Amino acid sequence: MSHNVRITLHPSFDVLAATTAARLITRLLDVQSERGEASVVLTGGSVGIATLKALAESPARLAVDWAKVNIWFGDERFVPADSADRNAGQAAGALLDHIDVDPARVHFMAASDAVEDLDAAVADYTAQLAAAAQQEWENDDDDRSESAPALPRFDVLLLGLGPDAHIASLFPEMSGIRSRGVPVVGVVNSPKPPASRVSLTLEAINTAQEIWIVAAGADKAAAVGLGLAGANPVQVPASGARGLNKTLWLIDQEAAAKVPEQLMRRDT
Ligand SMILES: O=C1O[C@H](COP(=O)(O)O)[C@@H](O)[C@H](O)[C@H]1O
Repeated sequence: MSHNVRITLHPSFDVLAATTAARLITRLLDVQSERGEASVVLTGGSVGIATLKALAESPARLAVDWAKVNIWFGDERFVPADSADRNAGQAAGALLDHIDVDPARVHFMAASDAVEDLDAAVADYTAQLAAAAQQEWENDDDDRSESAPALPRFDVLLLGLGPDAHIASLFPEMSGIRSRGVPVVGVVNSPKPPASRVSLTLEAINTAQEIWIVAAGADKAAAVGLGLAGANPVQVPASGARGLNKTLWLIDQEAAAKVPEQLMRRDT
């Protein structure tokens, strides 16, 4: 296991969600004190949305200047805007509707009734990312590179984990996990419904400063074990997630059941 990969064990789903929320508040505060603004990439899924709910319920949330937090999504289900399946709607209900975000800094992936087709949703998010990257590059006096990167800075990128080890909407053996040279892909025939989705690619995910993989429950144990053991990312997408500075696996006891003993290290 690489030196910047850490596993942190939690006794239960609820404790995992609460401590991940607290950890996120602290990280956003630290980044804001260094740079003025911070950015986070949200995930859907069970722990991801429970974490946002815990964050909304924490009094400490008020310490963050939410108007200066850039919010992105790692993936989205390509369904109508009012569908309960949308990660965006779930994130709004859990957190975004309860904090003072700047709407211009909240970057949703397009709903299926807002664009012509899946390709248009991919193009739209690619353009949103590029525009933010261009803006950051223009504002950064230290960056002397000749052209802006395709992606803005991601300070923390949250990833849920499927029982099949999928992250975002990158599923084992499908074209999305093999994509190279693009930041966003469309997914059709997703093995987990809904079938059509939009996702950041592994290359885009791995530009994040810190990646936090959150997983709870016995049904995630095999995926966690294989992901940490360094399996091929095409078969085990979670295995390929690596933050530039840090990769945290934030898991509960049940999800940790198949992690080899020598990889465990409690550092909460
Ligand atoms: O469909 C998705 O699933 C994963 C994991 O969800 P979980 O409910 O099994 O925790 C999630 O990370 C992803 O964002 C979502 O679109």
